[in-house]
Amino acid sequence: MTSNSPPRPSPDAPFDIVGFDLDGTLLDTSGDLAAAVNHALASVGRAPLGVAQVKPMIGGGARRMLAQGMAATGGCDEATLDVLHRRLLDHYEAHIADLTQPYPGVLDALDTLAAQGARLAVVTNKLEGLARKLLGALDLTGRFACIIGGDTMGPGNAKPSPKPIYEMLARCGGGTAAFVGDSIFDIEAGKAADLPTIACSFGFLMQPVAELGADAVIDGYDELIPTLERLAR
Ligand SMILES: O=C(O)COP(=O)(O)O
Ligand SMILES: [Mg+2]
Repeated sequence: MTSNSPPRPSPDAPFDIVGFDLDGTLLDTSGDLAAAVNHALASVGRAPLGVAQVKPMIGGGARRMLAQGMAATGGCDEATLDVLHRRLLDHYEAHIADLTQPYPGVLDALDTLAAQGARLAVVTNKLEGLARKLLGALDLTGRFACIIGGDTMGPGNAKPSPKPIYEMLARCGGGTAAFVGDSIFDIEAGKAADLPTIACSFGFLMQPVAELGADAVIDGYDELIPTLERLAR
């Protein structure tokens, strides 16, 4: 091993690399994302959506979320969607961590995995710049060996493509890995990259968690490490 090789895990780490989705998995971003959707909707005279209505629209990027919000309130053409998407992103960037918090137990679980020697990564469908800004605002950036966004691998290469997952494995220096997420895109991307997958029942869930096809489901972060240990056996 050369002096600039990545740190090797201690024998305690269930996987060398643990990858996480961001929205609905590490962070409850639903309040700030719903506010950004509603800002865009209000600008064209649409009624606001409740946070519970917006949650299942999250996970495939902001444009898809907004398209669903517009569809739910009367429809939208592509040119209007382009304008409103920019408006949504500007509002979101200005209010990126007003309401957003890590889910209970996230920090303890990340601390434990890091102390065991695992390398931690974020693979989100958020634009990479916004993911970095949000993680920075919450003082979480330093916990992750890499942060990969929906635009990092270029157009058409966001989750459910396995490409951002392969990129995570490469940037983390390779090794055994598992992926944790809350949407079908996370589970499909993880499976396509041949990783064990864990679904978060507390996430934004586009469909019932049991239908995601994950290898395991956690109901809270106290279950993460025992679940990783079970999957690693
Ligand atoms: O849809 C988004 O903008 C991001 O969602 P993700 O972090 O759950 O991939
Ligand atoms: Mg998500």
